[in-house]
Amino acid sequence: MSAPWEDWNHILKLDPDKDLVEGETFEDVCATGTDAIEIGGTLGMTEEKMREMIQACAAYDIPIYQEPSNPSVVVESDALDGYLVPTVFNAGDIFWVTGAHKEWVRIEGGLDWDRTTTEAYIVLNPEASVAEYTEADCDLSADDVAAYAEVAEKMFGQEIVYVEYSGMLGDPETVQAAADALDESTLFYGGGIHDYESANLMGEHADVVVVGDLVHDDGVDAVARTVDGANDA
Ligand SMILES: CC(C)=CCC/C(C)=C/CC/C(C)=C/CC/C(C)=C/COP(=O)(O)OP(=O)(O)O
Ligand SMILES: O=P(O)(O)OC[C@@H](O)CO
Ligand SMILES: [Mg+2]
Repeated sequence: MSAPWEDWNHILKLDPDKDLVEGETFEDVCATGTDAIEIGGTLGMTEEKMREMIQACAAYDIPIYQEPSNPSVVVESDALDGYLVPTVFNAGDIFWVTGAHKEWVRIEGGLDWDRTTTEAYIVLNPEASVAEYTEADCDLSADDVAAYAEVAEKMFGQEIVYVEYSGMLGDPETVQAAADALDESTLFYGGGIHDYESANLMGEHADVVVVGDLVHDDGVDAVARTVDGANDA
């Protein structure tokens, strides 16, 4: 059976610490044409904010995944299709590679692995909160990124490799280098997608484009244009 993300072109990532544009609803957000909603962020996460946002999307017919940024914000909810849990391959602190996960397993003592898939992040914008938080080494060439992608797939069996430029539009050649390095894994790209063209460009290189801040800053019509761009790529 194939994994759902193998059929996706576009993910909308909602940040529980940010508001929607005035006048827009979660119903509007879920009707943008995106293939799935991912709920997560780096700063200001709490279990309560996570839970509220999951509940707000629960009524609509769209897959919802939680992307927890640490074990204490993981929400158990039937509204979720599953968990996409980051592991940051270029983190400066091993805690963000396996340490947080070890704590999660230790505390919970019996995770629902059938509902959990890890995302092998390669974090590339040094200005992003996620880069600061994980002390990521963002000074990487396209060859470095490709090599991390290959290690993620072949050595660690990661189903999802995530080239993360959160907050800025990345280098398409670097994204393509990651794509070329993968045989089976699904390549997610996220960062700075803001219109049809940027979504279409990154959709040419990655399997799935992830759109984040745009929904909170510009709203659902802008997101819908990125869905078109990703689907046309
Ligand atoms: C083991 C468990 C359950 C969790 C650990 C998961 C890990 C390793 C998290 C570290 C990386 C991280 C914080 C991922 C969160 C998702 C993400 C990259 C969100 C984007 O964040 P930014 O855009 O940088 O942050 P803000 O939008 O909050 O500024
Ligand atoms: O907010 P943006 O820049 O769209 O980034 C999306 C996503 O990759 C963040 O984790
Ligand atoms: Mg962000």
